[in-house]
Amino acid sequence: MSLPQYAASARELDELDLVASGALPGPVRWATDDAAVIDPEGAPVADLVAGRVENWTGFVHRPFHRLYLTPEQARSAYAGRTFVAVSAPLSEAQLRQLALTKGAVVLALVGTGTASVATIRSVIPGTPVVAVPLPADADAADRATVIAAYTDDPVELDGASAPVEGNGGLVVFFTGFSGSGKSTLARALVDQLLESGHTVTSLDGDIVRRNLSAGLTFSPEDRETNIRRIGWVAAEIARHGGIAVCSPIAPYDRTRKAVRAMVEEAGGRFVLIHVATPIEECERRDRKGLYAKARAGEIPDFTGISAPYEEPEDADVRIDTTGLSIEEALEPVAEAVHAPTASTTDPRGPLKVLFVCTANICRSPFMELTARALAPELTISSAGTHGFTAAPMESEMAAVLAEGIDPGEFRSRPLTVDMLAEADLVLTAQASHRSYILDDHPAYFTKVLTLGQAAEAISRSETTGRALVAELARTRGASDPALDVDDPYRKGPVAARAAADQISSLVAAIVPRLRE
Ligand SMILES: Nc1ncnc2c1ncn2[C@@H]1O[C@H](COP(=O)(O)OS(=O)(=O)O)[C@@H](OP(=O)(O)O)[C@H]1O
Ligand SMILES: Nc1ncnc2c1ncn2[C@@H]1O[C@H](COP(=O)(O)OP(=O)(O)O)[C@@H](O)[C@H]1O
Repeated sequence: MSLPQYAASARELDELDLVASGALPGPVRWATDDAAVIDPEGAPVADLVAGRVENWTGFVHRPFHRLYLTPEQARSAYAGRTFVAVSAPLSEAQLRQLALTKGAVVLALVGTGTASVATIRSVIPGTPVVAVPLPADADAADRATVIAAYTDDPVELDGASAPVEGNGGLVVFFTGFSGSGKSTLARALVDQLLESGHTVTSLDGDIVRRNLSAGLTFSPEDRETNIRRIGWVAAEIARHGGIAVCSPIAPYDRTRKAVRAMVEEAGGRFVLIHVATPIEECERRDRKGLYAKARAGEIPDFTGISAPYEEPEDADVRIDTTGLSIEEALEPVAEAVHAPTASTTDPRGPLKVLFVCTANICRSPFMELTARALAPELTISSAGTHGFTAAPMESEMAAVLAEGIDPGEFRSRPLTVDMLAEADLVLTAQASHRSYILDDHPAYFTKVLTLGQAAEAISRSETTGRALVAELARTRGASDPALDVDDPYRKGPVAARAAADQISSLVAAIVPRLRE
């Protein structure tokens, strides 16, 4: 007899995986009846019989899949090593503790509800990671049981973990009555964003209903479906660092909150704009003649007349457009939207160049200081993908530098999304640093190049200054790891000298050309 199908949630699948791997003893607690469990795509993953997992297929797709080991596999692969349990991205202080832990293997507890990818990526390159799908809301007893399955002698790091950064994605969501001004303001905002160099997807209420939601009615259920579809698309756009501007009526608080949750879960920023033009003014405008029809009973369930609108209490901006020009109404909206993630690059100010390596103590400070000596009028800075805060320059690189330039008060810093947003040009030591940045912030792909890639492209160009930066954005070739500046950290004075010479000649080929 075939078992009834059960579509498990992500959290339930995590528990199934933990029980199947032997990390938790079982039985599977959420299994009340025997079932054939399917994943969100509808593929069978296991049979549950009396809470026991049978015919477990295992996961095939997930980021860092190769790092997910059973306790038995991990114990045999890393016998005698020290397992350090972590469940959130590591702060710098924690990275330093990790660096001092001999033979460390990171046991990353990264199930549903955790910043799983960010956590694994935060680990110092070169340190092995074993990933375990323990959900964020697992209780302390389960956490202890899972860790004990992997190691008899776990180590935990002190201090708070690093804050989880957004990914540059943005969803601006206008809500309000028909005729309140949502589409008008959304269109004006989209134009403004396009003019400042962004790409934008517009999800206007009427347009969505003609395409994505064709055939849906204005019943509460269909409105909910409509808004969830918009939210799903917007969240996917945000997940990839893009911008979506949505302008449906979205009358229900619960559905708007669900959209916010989807967007934020995808790492995007959600800005809610309540276009709070009163119904009397909307009806007076009656741009499409719909209010007259609704009053005449020709359109049933019309929002504000015969269907409800729940006012948001969580709006970032509330704007009544009555008596305002479009420009005036747009002002507070633009202010909220252009807050931290939008590019703040000022085309009139000095060109801003950011150099990036791993810890910001060897290569990128050397780039920063040699570049500044060549072009003091540019705004030049540096940071590390895993940069320490306020560490001095590494002594061997500093010694080579000191032959010509004083490393002086240089102090390291970790790379942030604001630094990326502000820079006109980001030059990395290695192709891997470039990928690291672009995996999280793909929208910046035109301005992030490796030093070697930039030098190559510049050698083929004739322009200078901002025109050159614009040309690099259009014509840069692929980043070739063969052009990387390798890490000289702890490799002795010969490696430091080689890295310094390579950087000096690349910087000399690039930086004078960035001057106007
Ligand atoms: N019954 C009823 N109630 C409200 N609105 C109605 C209705 N019937 C048609 N229209 C037209 O549809 C537009 C609203 O669609 P939305 O997708 O934004 O609505 S919802 O968010 O799903 O509630 C809305 O467009 P906007 O004026 O741009 O808001 C109306 O033109
Ligand atoms: N300050 C303002 N902001 C937005 N729209 C305004 C403003 N003042 C007047 N209007 C007018 O109000 C109407 C709003 O219609 P629309 O943008 O389609 O609303 P919605 O998308 O909310 O249905 C338009 O005719 C627009 O020109």
